[in-house]
Amino acid sequence: MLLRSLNFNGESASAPISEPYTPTTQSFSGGPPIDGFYSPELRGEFGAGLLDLHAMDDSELLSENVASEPFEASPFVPKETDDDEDDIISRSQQGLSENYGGAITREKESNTKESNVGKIKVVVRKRPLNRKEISRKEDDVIDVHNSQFLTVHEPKLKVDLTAYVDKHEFCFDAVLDEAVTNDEVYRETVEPIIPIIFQRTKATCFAYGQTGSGKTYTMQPLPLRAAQDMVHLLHQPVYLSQNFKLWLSYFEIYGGKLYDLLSERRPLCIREDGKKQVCIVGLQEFEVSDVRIVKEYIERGNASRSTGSTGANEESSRSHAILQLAVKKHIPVTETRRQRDREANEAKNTKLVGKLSFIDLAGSERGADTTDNDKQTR
Ligand SMILES: Nc1ncnc2c1ncn2[C@@H]1O[C@H](COP(=O)(O)OP(=O)(O)OP(=O)(O)O)[C@@H](O)[C@H]1O
Repeated sequence: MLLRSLNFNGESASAPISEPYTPTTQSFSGGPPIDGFYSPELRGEFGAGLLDLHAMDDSELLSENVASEPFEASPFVPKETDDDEDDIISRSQQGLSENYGGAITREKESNTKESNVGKIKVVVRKRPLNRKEISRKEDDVIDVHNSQFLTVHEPKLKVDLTAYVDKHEFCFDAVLDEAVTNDEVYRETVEPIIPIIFQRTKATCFAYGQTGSGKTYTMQPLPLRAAQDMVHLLHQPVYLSQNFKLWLSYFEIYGGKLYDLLSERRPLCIREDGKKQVCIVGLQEFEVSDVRIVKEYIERGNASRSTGSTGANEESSRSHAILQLAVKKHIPVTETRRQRDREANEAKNTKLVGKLSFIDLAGSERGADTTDNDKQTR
């Protein structure tokens, strides 16, 4: 899912994000042998902290049939005259509580991986003019027409220096105007996918936009709201009986390096395992059963983030921050087993069910916004 913000200068923040560099799977394909990664020594030290970032054995991307329930049909997809269509749309509008009910009774019956295609939902949020823009008497250049369409009015100059306005119409899965609250953003974007996380699925929510466009403002409240709903779901008998637990981790990618935001910015290593899955070695995960604890962890992680100052944002995120909420199934360990064995086997005794990742990308700025960047920011 992409939450994309526009600013009022008519820039759709489409400039490529140049920094920091994010390592790719390919970057490690020629890396060191993976066997040592699973050696007993390493498992002893890092066992509980091993986390695969992009893949997990028993989960899958939102498949078309699962995702079609919580999300309304995308305007980009040609409409099919399907008898069930009304039914699907009305079901999608019934809200979280019923989604939950459905999710519980409808434990993903299919192990079908037949449509293992990721479904993307693009949501645009318009932010209000900020104080600087108001004081400079800048125009509001975005018109939100309805919940899916907006127009950008781009001021331009002809070659003879006559001013004119170029209009660009855009259509998205959803458009939220400046009056919407963070809670409404949550309901439009993340809420519908919570039940699916409990059905062996992983999903990612990220914000994209230039510096100062409101990514952090939009992203920061989402994990806590999601954790609230996930904790609520964990208490449903069906998941209680299966010993499902919620785990949280939070790290950042800054200058091409990874740091654990919940472990005093301890540097982390990224590796690829024998199954070509990306793993983060040493990342601390914490089991969370209470929303207050989740809040504390998030606040602690936020305080450790790398920020700097740009022309468009005094407190600009300079890193990509990734907060993950993982649902795991715990398999009880027999009490007779020795403590040492128990610790070594901790990773084996939990099985990943699903994972929701929130990514707050570092801002990308126009040339004009880089002029008063401080040294750290650059
Ligand atoms: N929808 C909004 N309503 C009110 N204020 C907003 C909104 N969006 C952003 N802001 C304000 O605009 C400023 C910049 O927002 P924010 O830090 O979230 O931008 P950003 O895109 O994360 O920037 P960077 O990429 O530089 O980190 C903040 O002071 C924030 O409070």
